[in-house]
Amino acid sequence: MIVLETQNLTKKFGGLTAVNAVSMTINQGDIVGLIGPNGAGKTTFINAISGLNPPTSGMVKMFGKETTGLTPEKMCRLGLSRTFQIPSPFPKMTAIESVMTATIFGNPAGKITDPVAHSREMLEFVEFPMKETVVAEQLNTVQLKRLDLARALASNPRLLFMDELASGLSEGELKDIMRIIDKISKKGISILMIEHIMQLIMAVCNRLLCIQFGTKIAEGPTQEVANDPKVTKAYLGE
Ligand SMILES: Nc1ncnc2c1ncn2[C@@H]1O[C@H](COP(=O)(O)OP(=O)(O)OP(=O)(O)O)[C@@H](O)[C@H]1O
Repeated sequence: MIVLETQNLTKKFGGLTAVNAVSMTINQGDIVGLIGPNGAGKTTFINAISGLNPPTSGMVKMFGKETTGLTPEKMCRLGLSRTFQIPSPFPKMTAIESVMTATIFGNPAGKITDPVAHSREMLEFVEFPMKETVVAEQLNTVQLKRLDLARALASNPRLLFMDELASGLSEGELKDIMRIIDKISKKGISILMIEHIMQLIMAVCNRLLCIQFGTKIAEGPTQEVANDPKVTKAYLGE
């Protein structure tokens, strides 16, 4: 089953075409790595899908329904969550309060009867390394990314975008993230992850999408895309 499809998705900032007619699909159960050199348009692409910065043209279809240009709130209610390259939680809120905002927002039908327990479960699921009462502004970047992930999962998404979740992690922390990504996938959540760390991409992704200068240059099984001379050239030059 196709969970997400873009057709000719384009985003322009004035004269700059940051994303240029990108068409792609994500199937149920996929862990797709979105790769490409710095400034290739990866974050702009997921912003255009998730509603943060709507596309200039093109089409987005999620779970079989056209969602082009819908706001992030609507996309969230339809089952899309995301994390951010630079997480920006409410600085004065505790970790559990922060996750509770997403638990409550993402479950409007009242299916979750105990938001505190659900939010605690999310923190445990992502192996949040601090007490739930820690205030967000006291967290370092790695801890903030874990909190951001718990927040993203709290609304029970069916599709998750992750933007450079692993940047700045040590070798041991990378192993932890691999395990957590595997757990997320086993929950039935399809994943699109922007990542630069090839070790992680090769270990967890079943498919890759590579963009350069806003344009798709490769899409397919991980090993095939990683071996594609166009992809190597985009990263390493001639
Ligand atoms: N809000 C904006 N206004 C103008 N230009 C922007 C805006 N956001 C991104 N850009 C430009 O669009 C291009 C793509 O940027 P984007 O952040 O999407 O790349 P990226 O592939 O995610 O890069 P990185 O791997 O370094 O995070 C860059 O040239 C960037 O300067």
